Amino acid sequence: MSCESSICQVRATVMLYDDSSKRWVPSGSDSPALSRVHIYHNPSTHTFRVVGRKLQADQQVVINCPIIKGMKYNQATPNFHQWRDPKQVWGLNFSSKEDGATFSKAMTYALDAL
Ligand SMILES: CC(=O)N[C@@H](Cc1ccccc1Cl)C(=O)N1CCC[C@]12C=C[C@@H]1CC[C@@H](C(=O)N3CC[C@@H]4C=C[C@H]5[C@H](C)C[C@@H](C(=O)O)N5C(=O)[C@H]43)N1C2=O
Repeated sequence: MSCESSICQVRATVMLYDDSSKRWVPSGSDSPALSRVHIYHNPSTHTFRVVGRKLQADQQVVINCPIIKGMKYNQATPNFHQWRDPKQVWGLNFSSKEDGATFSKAMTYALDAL
């Protein structure tokens, strides 16, 4: 993580949409646990990515997703935002509406800066 800086950190359960079962499943090991989710900015490569780690002891990385120029960020509800990457659909179930607002402000900033 050379010279990357965090432009926001929120708490959310990171979800992935399972097309076959048509259900949202928590990313990482099965228990849908809260994670600390950051948006990191790398000024040298002028890139941004979403990185999330479980709050519990193992700090498992549950999302490490580049923010792609032109990506559509959908605020389905105040607490549940989502976006597509080439392979899958990510969903963040925020622990509060405020965290959702914080994250969407930083995501919008990143998308505007790309
Ligand atoms: C064109 C396009 O890609 N469109 C995407 C959305 C999008 C638009 C534009 C840019 C990018 C993206 Cl990604 C889309 O529509 N997609 C992406 C895959 C799934 C879905 C398709 C259909 C269903 C229908 C309903 C909704 C859904 O899933 N919603 C609604 C809120 C609600 C909130 C929380 C979660 C909760 C964690 C568990 C569960 C629960 O509440 O039990 N749940 C939900 O049910 C959650 N869908 C979708 O989001």
